[in-house]
Amino acid sequence: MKKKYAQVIVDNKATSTDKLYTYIIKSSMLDMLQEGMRVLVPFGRGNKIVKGIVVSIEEDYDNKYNLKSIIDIIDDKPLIPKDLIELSLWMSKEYLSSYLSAFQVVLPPGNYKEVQTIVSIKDTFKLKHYKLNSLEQKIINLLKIKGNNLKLETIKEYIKNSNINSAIKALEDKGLIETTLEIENLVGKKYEKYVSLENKSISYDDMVNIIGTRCYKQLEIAKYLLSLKGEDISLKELMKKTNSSLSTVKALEDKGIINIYNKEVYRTPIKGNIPKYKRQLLTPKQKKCVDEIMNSIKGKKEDKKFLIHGVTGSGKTEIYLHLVEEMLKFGKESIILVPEIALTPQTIERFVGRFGDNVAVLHSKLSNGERFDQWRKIKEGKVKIAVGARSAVFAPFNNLGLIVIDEEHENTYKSSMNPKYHAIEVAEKRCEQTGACLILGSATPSIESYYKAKNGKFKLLYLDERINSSEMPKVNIIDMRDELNRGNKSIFSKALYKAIDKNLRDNKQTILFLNRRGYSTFVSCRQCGYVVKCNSCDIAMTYHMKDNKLKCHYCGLAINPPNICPVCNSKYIKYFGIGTEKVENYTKKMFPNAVVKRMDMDTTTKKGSYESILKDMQNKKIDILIGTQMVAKGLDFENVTLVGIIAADTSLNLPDFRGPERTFQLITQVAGRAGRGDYEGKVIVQTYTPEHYSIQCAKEHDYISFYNKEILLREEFKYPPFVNIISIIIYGEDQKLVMNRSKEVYKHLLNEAFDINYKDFKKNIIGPYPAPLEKIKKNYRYQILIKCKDDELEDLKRIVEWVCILNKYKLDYQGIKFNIDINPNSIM
Ligand SMILES: Nc1ncnc2c1ncn2[C@@H]1O[C@H](COP(=O)(O)OP(=O)(O)OP(=O)(O)O)[C@@H](O)[C@H]1O
Ligand SMILES: [Zn+2]
Ligand SMILES: [Zn+2]
Repeated sequence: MKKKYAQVIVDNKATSTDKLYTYIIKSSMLDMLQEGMRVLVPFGRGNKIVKGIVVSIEEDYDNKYNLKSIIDIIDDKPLIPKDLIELSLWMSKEYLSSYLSAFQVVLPPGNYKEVQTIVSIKDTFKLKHYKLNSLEQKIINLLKIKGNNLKLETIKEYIKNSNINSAIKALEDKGLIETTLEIENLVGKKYEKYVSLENKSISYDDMVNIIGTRCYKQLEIAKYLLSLKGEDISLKELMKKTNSSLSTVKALEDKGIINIYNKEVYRTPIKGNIPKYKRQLLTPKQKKCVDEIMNSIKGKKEDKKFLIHGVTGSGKTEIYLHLVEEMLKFGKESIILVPEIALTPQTIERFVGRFGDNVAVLHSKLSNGERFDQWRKIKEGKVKIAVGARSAVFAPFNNLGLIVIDEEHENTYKSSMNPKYHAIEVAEKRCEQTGACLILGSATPSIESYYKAKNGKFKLLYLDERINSSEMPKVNIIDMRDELNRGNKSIFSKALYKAIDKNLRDNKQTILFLNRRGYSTFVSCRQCGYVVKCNSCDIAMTYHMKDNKLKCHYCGLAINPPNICPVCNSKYIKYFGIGTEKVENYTKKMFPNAVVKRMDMDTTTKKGSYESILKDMQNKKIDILIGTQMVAKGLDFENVTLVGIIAADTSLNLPDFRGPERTFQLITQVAGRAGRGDYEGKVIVQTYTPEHYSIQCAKEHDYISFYNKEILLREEFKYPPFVNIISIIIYGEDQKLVMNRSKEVYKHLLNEAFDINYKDFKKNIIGPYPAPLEKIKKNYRYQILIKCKDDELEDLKRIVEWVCILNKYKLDYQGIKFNIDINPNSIM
């Protein structure tokens, strides 16, 4: 037989070994081995046996000299489908990450090295009627003797035969056994006793013959089981439903009518009962949107990428739900991405409330056991819908039809860990590979996505009205400088105070938004100007009143607030700036009869606390809800008629080119929480820069004008989408070393860029300079930014890889590290 070769990623962390290794596939393995399976291979000089993943199988290989062979195949089925293998290979190139970290995100959660295939007998009845060959019979016997649910590894230990894998596959194809995945060391699977009919096609008369006419109770149970039409039922439920005792059920087992077995129950991250979410009849505008998308899907057109720009409350979620339903009709699977599960419980509830058991939920707060179970449900085809945060884009479906990215403008879609991927880009790639349809949705699309839509890369669909044509809320801008001049130094402008007061009297709910948690945002000496900063981060520390501590929001360090200035010994220590905690205290003081609750990272650390606040909000037990971004997203409460934005400028003043965009998005999104029901909504925005276009456009709910202004500035100052940015942060504990190495890196980048004739390289390779966040967690940070056009990006990435990662110039990188990000969220 012809020889074949496998490219393998071996499990070895050293960066010097981060490449694909080629192994010979022995002829006995040729039939079995597939891409995505794990194998055992000899590695290194000592031929240590290590695990690896096969990423491709080649007919031929140029350099056959000295190749080693694969020792054994671990899995009976691929751990990941082929398109995900390709996707990881693409990611490692696209985002300059190692193979290992690129694969980490597509492999099963937890430690993929410990994934085990578990083999169990599926159908004892059928088994009696099959002629098995001797190897198959041996396996079945072993399962019977050693107990069901055996590790494939264990079977291989007992029965030494190189054809085990194919025998297992043959038994599975016949429907006699079943294999599932499990992670060793993880809290074990949960089992429950289940009951099935021995012979699923048995008739009632046959049953009576076996059971005997006088065993009424047993007959009743038998009848009930027949009514389930072949479906199994948990023992507990059966006893409850038929009001019978364990001994009666056991009697049926003894007579060979039923089979009592252990069934795995999946750990579920969805707590409590989620109410059914009723299917809505689409409005004409929603229907037009769904039709257009479905037509293009059926038409097998190339352009299956859409951007739905729909104002807040226009019913985008219902459109997603209908599209998922259409997919189910075709037997296709859907992935729904949401910014952060914990922040968008209403969206999850709607999907689970509509599709129930057909939904897997994936997010970062799951326990390892829960996460693995959700992953396995997807992998084993038990569900057709996955809802989750960023990483759910890698859900291992085999027949993907749709990826939806809700609130596509959110920055949580970009990973800050390796591989530093953007979920939109990955989703685009995955849709191209699988032919699935991509839907992005937002009331405030990111400038990049809207630009792509305008240039025909996405098809733009527009929903300009709220459901039931309820009005967009009226937005009032309050100039806080005027308030100061009039002698009002408090947190609330006069207008906001009055509006809250009126809203309380009208029995309506209010949301107050401020994008900063804590009490005071910095603490300073009035005598000498000293500001208390974190020792490790060189960033002003925030005062938290509840535990009377100064905290660093970057590294979490907490210290006692000083009584006297450590520099000049003066006693005049003053607390400046406002955070949500202060707003809460102040609001309680001003409106002592109102029920005031705060929702931010500090009040929602306990499990379930977030949900309980939302529930109280839903049940109108809260009058005023104060919060950070957490109150800005996706919340849909009909009784909220007033939204107050305490300080709209906080995001505007950041040294980052996305400042105006973030400001516009935040105001529009928070404002969108008001007046979603039958009552008119009102929004009050407090600001020191009322004339700024991002605030003015948000006031008019005018995304288009905002986009038109912003896109001109992006072009003028060379920012995305007109250029790509490669950010290189060089960091380490020794400031001087970091500075010097940065200069060397910069010099080599320049030389390389010159060699490839990169235009304007001196102007477009910027730095090195201290990063805007100069010191974080004891590390000094220097930054180099590279700006380049789309068609230059590949070349420049290779240069960066050459100089920084592969270190082809053999610079001394001891004591420094790199953080390389292609098109980062922010350049701080
Ligand atoms: N066709 C429909 N008929 C009746 N009610 C609907 C319909 N579609 C949506 N709704 C309701 O309208 C409200 C707003 O819809 P939804 O929350 O989906 O809007 P959205 O566009 O996702 O808003 P946002 O961008 O602010 O999150 C919800 O309460 C939803 O149940
Ligand atoms: Zn001082
Ligand atoms: Zn710190």
